[in-house]
Parts: sequence; C-alpha cells; structure tokens
Amino acid sequence: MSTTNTPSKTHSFQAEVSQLLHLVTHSLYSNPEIFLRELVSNASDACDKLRFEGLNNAALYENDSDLAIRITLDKTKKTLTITDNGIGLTAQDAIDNLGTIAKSGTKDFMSKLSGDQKADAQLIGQFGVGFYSGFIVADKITVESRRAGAPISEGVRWVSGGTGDFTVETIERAARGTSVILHLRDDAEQYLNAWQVKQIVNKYSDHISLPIQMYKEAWQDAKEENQPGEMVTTDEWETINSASALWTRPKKDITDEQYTEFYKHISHDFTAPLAWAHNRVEGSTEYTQLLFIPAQAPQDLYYRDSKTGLKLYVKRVFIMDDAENLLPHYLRFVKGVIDSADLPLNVSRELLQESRDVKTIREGNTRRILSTLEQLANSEDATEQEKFRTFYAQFGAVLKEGVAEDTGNRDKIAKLLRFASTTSDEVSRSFADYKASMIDGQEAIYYITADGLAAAKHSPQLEVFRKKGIEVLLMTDRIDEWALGYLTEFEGTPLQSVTKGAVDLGKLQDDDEKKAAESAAEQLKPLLDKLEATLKDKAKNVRITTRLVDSPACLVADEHDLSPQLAKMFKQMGQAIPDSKPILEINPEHALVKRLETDAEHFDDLAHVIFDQAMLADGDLPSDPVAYLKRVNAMLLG
Ligand SMILES: Nc1ncnc2c1ncn2[C@@H]1O[C@H](COP(=O)(O)OP(=O)(O)OP(=O)(O)O)[C@@H](O)[C@H]1O
Repeated sequence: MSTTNTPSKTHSFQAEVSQLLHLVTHSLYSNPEIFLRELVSNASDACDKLRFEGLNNAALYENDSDLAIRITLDKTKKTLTITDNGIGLTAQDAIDNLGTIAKSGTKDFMSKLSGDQKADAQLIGQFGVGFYSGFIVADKITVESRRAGAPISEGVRWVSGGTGDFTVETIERAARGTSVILHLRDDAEQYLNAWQVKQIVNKYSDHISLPIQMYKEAWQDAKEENQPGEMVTTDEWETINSASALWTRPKKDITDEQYTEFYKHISHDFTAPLAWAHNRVEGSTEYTQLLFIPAQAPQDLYYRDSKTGLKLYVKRVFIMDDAENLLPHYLRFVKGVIDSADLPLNVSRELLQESRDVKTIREGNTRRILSTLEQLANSEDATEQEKFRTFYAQFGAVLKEGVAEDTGNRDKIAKLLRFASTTSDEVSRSFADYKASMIDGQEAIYYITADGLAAAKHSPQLEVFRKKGIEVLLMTDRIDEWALGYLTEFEGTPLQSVTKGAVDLGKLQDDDEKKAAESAAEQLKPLLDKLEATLKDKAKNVRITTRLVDSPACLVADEHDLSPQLAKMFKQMGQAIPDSKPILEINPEHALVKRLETDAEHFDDLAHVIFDQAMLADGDLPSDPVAYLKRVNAMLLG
C-alpha cells in the first residue's frame, strides 16, 4: 500500500478538459458502461509501452514480466479499481497527461459537439473520451501510479472530483504501474456487481491481448440449514477475457462484433468498419495481416502530416503505431495490425524503409485491400454493393491517387473507379460499364473534367456527343484530371478528354460531316484570321469545330498543354505554371457566328463576347467581367 510523502499540490485543468468534464458530469448517458472499455484500453496501452521500452531495458520489468490488468470491486467503499503493471506515470506525466487533452480522437469528438446535451451525451456513448470517461460513473477519481524503473518513493497520487482542478502528491508505491480508482456515484452502483462487470469486459475488451483478471466468485452454501447460499468473492484471480491478441486467433473463432470492437479500439473511430481482411501469410516472409476498411473518412485524410499506416507488432510485441511503410500512401485510410514473424524486435522506422520483408508485406497488403474492394464492388449482394458505394463516396478521391502512384496496380485500381456520366448523375459508372455501352464504331472512352456536375453536364463540348448518343464520363473530383493523365487507356480502349485537342470522333464522324467542316474552314478563313487578330491576347488560335450544336463557341486546350482544370488546380496550390492560352473553336452554323460575318460594326465586341461566354460556359469568369457586361449591355441596347 502507499503512503504520502509530500503535501499535495492543486493544479487547474486545461480549459478544454474542464469543458469536456462539465459535459461528462452533467449528462445522462445512453451508454455509460463504455468507461470500462476506455480505462481497460489505457491499461493495455500502458503495458504495450512497457513491453516496447523493455526490449532495450529489461530492468524496467523489476523482475515481474507477467503483464496483466486487474479489476477489483469494493462494495463498502463503493469503488471500482483498474490496475495495470504497465509503464506507469511520473508525477509530471500525471500533470501533463491527465490534465490536458492529447488524444486527437477526443479533439475530434469535441469538434462534433452540438451544444444539445442529449445529442452530445449520445455521442460520448459511442465515442468514449479516454480517461475522462471515468467521470461518467465516478464523482471522484484517484490515480495512483509509479513509473517502471523509478524508486518506490517516486510514486504519485492524482485526485480529482471532475471539476476545475486536480491535486497531485508524491507517494510511496511498491507496485509498478497504475491503479485508477473510481469512487462510484450512487446511481452507478451496478458496477459493483462482478457479474455485470464481467459482461461488459466480454463485450468490449475481449480482444485485449493481456489477461484481464478479477477475483473468482464461488458459490457458498449457507452456514445454517434452510438458509439460502450466496456467491462470495474468493482470493483467487480468474482471467475473464480470451487474453490472446485477436489477430492470432483463428478466423472462425472471432465474431463480427469482436472484429468491430477491435477496430474501434485501434482506430478510435466509433463507426463500425465496412470490411476487413484477416489472413496469416506464409512463404518467404511470414506475417499476419488484419486490415480494416473504415466507413468514414477521418478529418485529417488530406493533411500532409495525417496519421497513416498500420500498427506493427513483431511476434505479438507491439513495435509502433502508424508504420507508414506497410501500405502505399493512397491506401492511408486502411487501419489494422501487421504482426511479422521475421522482422527484428529492435526494428526502427529507418530500417523499415529498407527492409525487403516490409516491401513484401506492403505489396501483400495492397493486393489484399484491392481484392477486398473488388469483391465489394462486384458483389451481387445489395448490402455489399451499398458498402462499396459508401467506401467510394468517402475514399474514392484518395484511391485515384493510386493510379499515379502505383503503376503495378494501375489496372486493378482503374477497375474500381466510378464516375457520373451523361447517362447517370450518380457516381456509379465504371470504365467497364462504359465500354459495354459504347456505340457501333466508337473507339474511345470520352470524358470531361469540370468543377462540378452541373458545369460538366452543360458543357458545350458535349453537344456533338449528345447528338450522336455517345456517353461521356463526367469527372468532377479535383484529382481526376491529374490521375487521368496517368491513365491513357482501359483494357485496350484509349481514354480521350473532350476538352483537349481537336475532337476526333474517328469512324463516328461521317464523310459528309468531315467535308462540310473542311469546306467551312476554307470559306471562313478570312473570318478566322480576323478573329485571331482581334482575340490575340486571349486565344492561341481560332478554328472551326463540328463538336458544337447549340453553342456558338467553346474553349479547348491544345493537345500538349495543361488543361484549364489542371492549370487552375496548380494555380490554387500556388505552383507556377507556363501561361498557355486556350484555343477558341467556333460553330459555323450558329447565328452569332454568322452575324460576325455580316456585322462589321460590332465585330470586336461580338468577338470578345463570344470568347467570354465560352469561359462562362466552363464555369470561369471572363478575365475582365466589367468589360464583358458593358459589351453585352451595349449590344442589348443597340
Ligand atoms: N493506465 C495508464 N497507465 C499509464 N498512463 C496512462 C494510463 N491511463 C492514461 N494514461 C496516460 O494518460 C494519457 C491520456 O489518456 P486518455 O485516455 O485521455 O487519452 P489517450 O489514451 O492518450 O488516447 P489514445 O487512446 O488515443 O492513445 C495517455 O496518453 C497516457 O499517457
């Protein structure tokens, strides 16, 4: 037992902690029992940390290497205590870690709070807020701890009633590790019932790889005859969970609920995963993979320093979080565990980069994730299909990065891509679907990139495709243009942007159309020259097109120039790009174009208006909007 050494000192909680505690202590919880999951999870993390530090410093074990988590109940004092013999806390650790919010998951949670107590309480129930969840059931928490390897005299006692402050004092503590003592509220006395606590541990924490122990209960007959017997607590410890790392167990012994709980434990995501893949891989490199595909993108998915990668274990010893070398960057949304049988226990991040085993594991993981996604995408089952839709809505844009990043799997990734098209507003058309509905004589897969669905759908460039009944894929993700730069064909069929270069409809354009276009180009040569001269600051050149039906003109990029979309994206990213002017294509059949030939007086204004309107049709502003308006107004009044 512990004795006090120094007087206690009072500290204030960080403002966010006070805010969080106010909510925790003043709300009614839909799911109060999650406090146990959170505290057992912390105890397990503390043991993992000791195992890891112990690899280089066996003295930290203090001759006791049997790591375990113990839960004890004291009906008289009304306390529930969770004790671990993990890494423990120094006094400073206790001040720093139990007085501030470190966990990004908790910050995430705080940002989701609505201010509506009922809704927020529901959120805590699902989410859990780490250590502070203890205050859901306790009106006072005492933490007693000693850091592994520290002298007995350097134990610490941290006490708080869950309001603005906490006290910290130095104590003597023989046992290494931490005890979290919950002084239960009157309305939380059900957690003094051993049977109930066991149920909760089974529900949420069965996957924890350490033994979670409680005193065994045994039936005792009554001492006097005709009196009822009762369950009594013995002084023998009993392990109440399976106590083997979940990924080491055979698949058939693991329920969906257990997989889901495990996912929540490692990811801090409160939504169940969409799918998982669990395999023991044998061969030149041996490892176990347990990979999860989440149902919801984290907020930091696109941040440069977002947490990526998997937890790495070597022969069940925890080595590191976020081992980014185990997955390519475009699969950074995947969560899970890799347990390698071959890597050395002292493996460092630097070593991981060079290891052949790691390369093999990364390739294996990539294959597995892509095939899991393929299964969902191709499933006949409506629920599985819905899962793929959810996946794609959350992570489709990230997956596209793989087209550029992962040459070896480019074809596999291309099969998973989905787009809206001129025949479907829903992002559901695959390249294969597209190919299956190509019309006779069609030789390419046509696509257009634009800022949004409306701009894409109404683009003048699509007019001829509509007229001929040719489907065009509508690509509206910022990354599409860039990714498509790496994908020139799909299973032998070339991909062609309808906004780049001259439209080449190949066999789809009949001879009469071709001839008509050629003769128009010849006839209108003087007009084209004049337009080019007038618009020399805006357009690279001006030419006749057959792609337009209802619109007078459109802008296209030259075959080898950056498309306007990509140019815009690079500009937004602050990158310098060569200045390239678009080509103005005009529709010789359109009345406005015809007017150009006859109305010399308004030629200049009309030429500029036609150019600026082509910009507007692409969803862009004319370079001088006021000049544009003046010209239009003058013409309206003229
Ligand atoms: N049993 C324990 N032993 C040692 N340290 C602990 C223990 N419980 C909590 N801590 C310390 O307190 C910190 C705060 O715990 P909390 O549960 O609020 O968030 P967290 O555990 O950091 O979040 P995450 O679960 O994302 O790691 C932990 O990071 C850890 O340093």
